[in-house]
Formats: sequence, structure tokens, C-alpha cells
Amino acid sequence: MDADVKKDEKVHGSYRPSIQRLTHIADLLCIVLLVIGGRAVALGGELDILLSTLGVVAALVGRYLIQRERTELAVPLLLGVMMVLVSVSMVVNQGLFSGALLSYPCLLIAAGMLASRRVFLGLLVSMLGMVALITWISLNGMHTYVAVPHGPGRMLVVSSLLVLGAVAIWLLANDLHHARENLDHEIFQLENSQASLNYLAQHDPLTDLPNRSLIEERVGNAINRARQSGKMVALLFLDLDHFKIINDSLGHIAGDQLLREIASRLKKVVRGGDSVSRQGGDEFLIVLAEVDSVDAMTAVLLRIQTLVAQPLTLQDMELVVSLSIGISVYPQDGDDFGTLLKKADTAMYQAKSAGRNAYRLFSDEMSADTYARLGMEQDLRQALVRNEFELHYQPIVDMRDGRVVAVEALLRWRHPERGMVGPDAFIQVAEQSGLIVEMGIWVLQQACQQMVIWQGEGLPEVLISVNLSAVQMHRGDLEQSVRDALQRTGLKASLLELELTESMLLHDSEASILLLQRLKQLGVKLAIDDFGTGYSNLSYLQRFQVDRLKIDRSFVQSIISNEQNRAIVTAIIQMAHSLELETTAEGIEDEATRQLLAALGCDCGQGYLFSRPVSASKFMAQVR
Ligand SMILES: Nc1nc2c(ncn2[C@@H]2O[C@H](COP(=O)(O)O[C@H]3[C@@H](O)[C@H](n4cnc5c(=O)[nH]c(N)nc54)O[C@@H]3COP(=O)(O)O)[C@@H](O)[C@H]2O)c(=O)[nH]1
Repeated sequence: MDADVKKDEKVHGSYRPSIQRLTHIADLLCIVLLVIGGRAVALGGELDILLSTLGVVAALVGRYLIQRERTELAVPLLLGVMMVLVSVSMVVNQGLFSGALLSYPCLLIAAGMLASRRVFLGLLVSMLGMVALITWISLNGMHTYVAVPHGPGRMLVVSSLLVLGAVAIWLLANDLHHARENLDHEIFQLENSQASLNYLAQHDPLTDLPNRSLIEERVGNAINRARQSGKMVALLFLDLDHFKIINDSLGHIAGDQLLREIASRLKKVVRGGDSVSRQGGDEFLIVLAEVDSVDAMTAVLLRIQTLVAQPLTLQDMELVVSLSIGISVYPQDGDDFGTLLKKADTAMYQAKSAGRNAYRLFSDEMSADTYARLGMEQDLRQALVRNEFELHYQPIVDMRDGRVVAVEALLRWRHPERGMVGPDAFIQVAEQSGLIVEMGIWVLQQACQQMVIWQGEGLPEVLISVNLSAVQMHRGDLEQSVRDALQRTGLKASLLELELTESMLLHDSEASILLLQRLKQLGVKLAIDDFGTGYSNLSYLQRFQVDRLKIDRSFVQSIISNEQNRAIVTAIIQMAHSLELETTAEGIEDEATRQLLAALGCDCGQGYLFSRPVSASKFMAQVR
């Protein structure tokens, strides 16, 4: 198929004939008219010479218009002129005996494929009118139509018309067939991407267990059934003891292997109606539906602990691992997933504090844990006043040439006693207390300021990327904070990128949609952070006018060893590109991963391979 046809199909999404194809048809028409005209010259038919000449002129004008891409004029003109010429020839010559009558169905087929419905109906009505007119002329004796005996001349005219019609229809039908095949292929690819994303939206790629969104649904269903049966539902929050040590000492691959092994053991423990899911990191959830008694629940807990305690081999080392488990129960601890999860989490912390390898049922006294959080909140407030926060910066590079194209600002707390504290240790408390709003304003201001300083020192224009918390979107005036940061520092809005997480977009209330639209109007860019871990959905990417997807490092880091993750990353990159979004792979730690991602067409990369997050001065020194 020629390039023009392909291009037109892509632009319009459905078949539209190419300029080249229409030019071919106009050329063919000229040739046929010249043949008919030539025959008329030979036989001395003056009217046929005139009609053929007019036809050739119309075909040339039509061809000229087609070349200038004025097909909306050219097509009706050609169809109309041909209709008139054929009709005049029929009225004057053999009426309904004329071979020219063959042109009518050909013209109708061409009009049906190429012209608007109005032109098609106009032609049909005119043709019916002509048939009626010829009949009327004959009945009134104004002209006697006689069929001319068959001969080579008549055969030439009829055959030329048949060939013209057949070739034009064959070419158009062929194009249509190719366009249909292309469309089917694109739909197939899109459906495949959507199917992968739908699966991804409900499953944890590492363990293949249901993820949090699916388990939330199952807890809701179990509670509804328990309401009717009068039974209990238990939510178990399980956390692997000392996982970080295993992960850090044996490496991520061994860590992943351990998580998969634990997932498979947990699946063996539960009954058909129960569910196991991975909450993230080394945390799992188990829902025990239709529990009759606390004793029945305790029996399951003992089975879990026994099975998990079976030795396992990781990198030729035999290990024994254990779990800390927190339990909350419907109906006494709550009647919705959120409340049960929070209480099971609190109970799990108690099990950890009790020395690990233990389980605890939630009790109200456990809320004492909340005091610890309050202490942290107090410390965070002071940290803001004492200016103990600072930003570290991690470069994001172009995968094709390694150029730094953006930099992510990451918050750190220079604690007077504990030294440098990472955000994982305090962001949650900052969010729960609402302090994140004030901290977020500081981060925005500081990041924009730093970028302006770097530009003054000669850093080329690169994006500065800032993480946002859901709390900042719902409390506080995020739009004003962004506006203030840009105005006070003088940073160009197009150089600021805001990183949102999928869960922030999930509850796409009218207010969030409007807020993101206003942020886009300011000129800032939007990226979805940790993409793939949440509720991956095509529709919100389009609705929120996102510019970039940052593929979560859990997929990236195992992309070489894990075929399923490779397929997911491939699907994300293809889908992002079909929506004209850029992709950044997070957590690239080795050259082989970088090369594979570059080969898959990933636009940008971030990770320890290029640089860890570093202070502002170190970042500038690295870039120089
Ligand atoms: N609301 C806000 N959240 C913030 C802010 N600053 C940080 N954060 C969030 O805290 C999470 C942890 O961040 P951090 O400890 O800074 O970790 C970042 C990188 O160090 C880490 N990373 C980067 N490359 C690699 C790698 O190759 N391997 C590896 N194991 N880790 C790597 O990833 C973190 C950056 O992740 P992301 O934000 O998803 O791009 C984190 O969720 C932050 O978002 C803040 O100001 N506000």
C-alpha cells in the first residue's frame, strides 16, 4: 500500500482515498473518454465528440483540484459532469437502449465510496429523473429510441465503461481492505495493552497476588456476606521480619525470590473463600471470610507461622524467616476496609514491638502507638521552624544520549541527633498531621529557587521535578503555592514538573480535575509517579492531560530476569507513546537494564546507575 494511503488512514482513523488514488481514477477517466471521443471522430458523431471533449476537460479540472487536495470539490464536480454528459448522450442517442446507461451504477458506487450522502442521493434522484424524462419523451413521440445493432464500436464503448468502472471500484475496494486490516491490527494492539493494564491494575506483578484494590473489593464482599450470616471477617496484616537486612545483604533478586516464596506459602494456608494479597514491600494481607470463632482464626495463624518458618534456600544459604501479624475483626473493630486495615496495621506494629514473630489482635489500648506519632509530629513542626529540611537532587537522563534532561528534588531531614533522615521515615506522619502542606510549599519554593540559581551558574534548561502528596491536593491551596513559587523565583512554568501518584487521580472528583486543569493552564508539566503500582487506567491519563509516566522501579529492577515485568514495561511504553506521553524508567541500577529499556523505546531514565540523590552543590559539580 502506498505511503499516502497509510498517512490518510492514520489522520482520519477510517478510510479516505489518497490523492494518488483519486489521480489514478481521473487519469483513467481521461483515457476512456479519449477512446470514446476517438471513436466518435472516426465515425463523425459531432455530439459525441463535443461530449467527450467536455468530459476530458472536466476530468483534467478534477485532476487539478485533486492535486491541490481540494477533493471535496473535485469528487462532486467529476461525478456531476459525468452524470450530465452520460444523460445528454442517452437522451439524444439511444435512450434506455444506450450502453452509456452502464455508467449510472458505476457513478453511484463511486459516489457511495467517495462523496457525501447528499451528493449520492442527488445523483440517484437525478438518474431516476433522467430515466423518467427519457420514457416521457418516448411516450410522447418526441423521439423514437431504437437500439443500434451490435458491432465493434458499441463493444468498444461498453467495454471501456465496464473497465473504467471495474478498475476504479477494484482500486478503492483494495484500499478499503488495507485500511480495514490496519485498523484491526491497531485495535488488536490496543486491546492487548488494555488487557495487560487491567490485569496489572488488580495484581501485584512480583507475586501475582491480588493487589490492594482487588483485596479492598473482596473485603467489602466478605463483610456483606458476614452481615447476613452473622459470622466474622478477619483482616490479617503480615510483615516479614528483618526483610530489609535480607534485601540489603543478599540483594534485590534474592529479596524478590523470598517474597515470591512467602506468597506461595501463604496461598497454601488459606481456604478457597479466603484471599491473600501483597500490600507492597514486605507486607501482605490475608482476608479470612466467614470466621466462626477466635479459635478458628488462631488455628489459621498458627498454620501460617509454622509454614513460613520452614527453612528456605536463597543464594545457597538456608534461611528461616518469620512474620509479625496484626489482626482486626469485623464487626467489633470496624465495618469497612479502611478502618480494619488501619487497626490491623496498628496491631502488627504491636506484634513487632513485642519482639517480632508474633501476632496481636487489635485492642483499643494499642492506640497508644498514636502517641509516638504525635511526638514525631511535634518534632516535624520544630524541624520546619529550625530549617532542618533540605533537598537532594537526582538527575533524570535522556536514554538515547545520556544528557541530563531533568532533576528530581527529594526531601531530607537533617535531624540534630539522628543525622540525615529519609522521607519514608516522616512523610506519612507529615501527611496525617497535615504538616505536609507547609512542607510541600517549602519544597516547591526551594526546588524552583535552586533551579534558578543553577541556571545562573550556566546549567542548561532542564526540568525540575517535585513530588506532591495527595494531602496537598485536597487541603491547602496547591495552585496558589505553585503560582507563588514560580512568581517569587522567576522560574519558567514549563520547567516545573509535578509528580502525582496514580492513587491521587483515582478519586477524580470534579475539584481535582479542575485543579489539575488550572495547574496545566499555568504551564507546568504533570507526571504520574510509580506508574503501574496503582490503578493503571487509560482513561485518567487522557482526562488529566498528563505529560509523562514514571515506570515504577519494582518493574524496572527485575525487567531482565522477569518476563512478566518486561511485558508490562513494554505495554506501558507502547501505551504511553500511543497517547503521546513521555516515559521515564525509575530505579535503573545497571547498564544491562539501561540498554534493554533504551531498546524498548523508553525516553528517559533515573537511578543509581546515573547518580544517587545528592546535595545541590554535588549535583552541579556532577553536571559540569
Ligand atoms: N510528598 C513528597 N514526597 C517525597 C518528597 N521527597 C521524597 N518523597 C517521597 O519519598 C519516597 C522515598 O524517597 P527517597 O528515599 O528520596 O527515594 C528516592 C530515590 O532515592 C529512590 N531511587 C532512585 N533511584 C533508585 C535506584 O536506582 N534504586 C533504588 N533502590 N532506589 C532509587 O527512589 C525514590 C524516588 O522515587 P520517586 O519519587 O518515585 O521518583 C518517594 O516515594 C518519594 O516520592 C517530597 O518532597 N514530597
